[in-house]
Amino acid sequence: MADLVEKSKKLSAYAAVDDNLLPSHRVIGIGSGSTVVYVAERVGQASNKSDLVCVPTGFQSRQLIIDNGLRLGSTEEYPEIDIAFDGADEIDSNLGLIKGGGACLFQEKLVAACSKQLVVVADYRKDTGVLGKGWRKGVPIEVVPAAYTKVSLDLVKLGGKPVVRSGLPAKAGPVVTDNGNFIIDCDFGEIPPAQVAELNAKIKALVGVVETGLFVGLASKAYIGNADGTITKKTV
Ligand SMILES: O=C[C@H](O)[C@H](O)[C@H](O)COP(=O)(O)O
Repeated sequence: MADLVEKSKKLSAYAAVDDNLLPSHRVIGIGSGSTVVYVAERVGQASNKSDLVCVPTGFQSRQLIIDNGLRLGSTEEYPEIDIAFDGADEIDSNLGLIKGGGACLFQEKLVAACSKQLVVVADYRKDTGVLGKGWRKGVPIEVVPAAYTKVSLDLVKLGGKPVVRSGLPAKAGPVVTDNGNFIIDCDFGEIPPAQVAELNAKIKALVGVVETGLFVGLASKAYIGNADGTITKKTV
């Protein structure tokens, strides 16, 4: 099972890069997580890799870019990115996403918003069609530390069940993001695809919320690696 999942991740990542990285592309967004490891590997094999600048979505992603001999850039230098590749915790039928299982959602959304297109890479477990169906840990929400109790109360009023993400066993106390903030995981049950944008807007409007792990209207394609070695390609 673990081997099948790993193979599916690599399959989706390699196919996504092979199909979508064009010779004209110069600035590439490289996302976070275990699937994107294979994206960075494949981009690092490109014959024109010295012409590329890669913009990371966090500390892990930055290391992947360096480890694969690619040139690092930033959103400050490159606010217009040709294409970004990133993983997802869950994918719905509109290519709405839950992201942030690895606490990287803010910089991921920033890179996605800077990119002309976002291509999602994922194994077959993520493609459930409805957010909250397979990913039962809740929607990750990045909050300013001083606001976490206030935002938690607000999220209950929105119908959610918020839990501040713990750093245990590696760290006593909450997880601290690459931006120095906390993550609240908020369970809203299953979120119908047509209601994702509205829920995202309501959470985003709360004072203290930096960004949400609901990605709506950002992904243009998804490459799902299947257990049988095939790939499902989805577009909106
Ligand atoms: O914060 C983490 C990111 O949103 C990841 O892209 C997401 O958790 C998917 O990661 P993986 O490819 O390891 O399942």
